[in-house]
Amino acid sequence: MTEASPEPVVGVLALQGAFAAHQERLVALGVSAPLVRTAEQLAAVDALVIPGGESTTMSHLLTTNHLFDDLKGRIADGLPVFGTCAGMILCAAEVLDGRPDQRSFGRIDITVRRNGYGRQLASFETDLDVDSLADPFHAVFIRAPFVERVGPECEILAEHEGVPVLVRHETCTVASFHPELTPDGRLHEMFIRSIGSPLHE
Ligand SMILES: NC(=O)CC[C@H](N)C(=O)O
Repeated sequence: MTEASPEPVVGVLALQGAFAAHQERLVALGVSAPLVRTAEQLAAVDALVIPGGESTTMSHLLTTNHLFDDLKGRIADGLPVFGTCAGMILCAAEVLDGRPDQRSFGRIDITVRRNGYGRQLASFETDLDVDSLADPFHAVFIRAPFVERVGPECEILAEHEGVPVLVRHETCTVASFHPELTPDGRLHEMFIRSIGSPLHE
């Protein structure tokens, strides 16, 4: 972020999954939201959304596209990230029921269980009360990760039936649902504000 351009460039990791809808939400908020598929594109962003999709596939593609180490390094250096569903799994410190070769960035101190809501609840929708939002947020869960543990430094911003589903630590926010699949941009806006952008102000 420079003085001349106060609004951040929020990239969307676009190797696989629901990246296009994230880009739409961000563009609707007036931020530049380029798709990120290469190290050069990654170098040009101030923050990154890691979308939902399939975390095993994304982990594999990050490795074969030679992006995993660069992205891990940028995240370790403080790159703000918003990880949704598979993106939450990629940000988590500990992943249960993952594939043995699956890798994650360990950015946020949570333990998640892949597909942890079970077969009957493979997909569901619910209205969530979210910290600092006046009205509920309609959330779509699709083979969602189940948050089994949240470290003491994390803020729990929303829960579903007592289980955290939206968690933040510093400039890393993770959701076990898909905020991009509804036309409501409030969680993208919350992420952008959390990284210190004035956004529309
Ligand atoms: N909708 C999603 O992103 C599902 C995540 C998927 N179950 C995984 O393990 O990666």
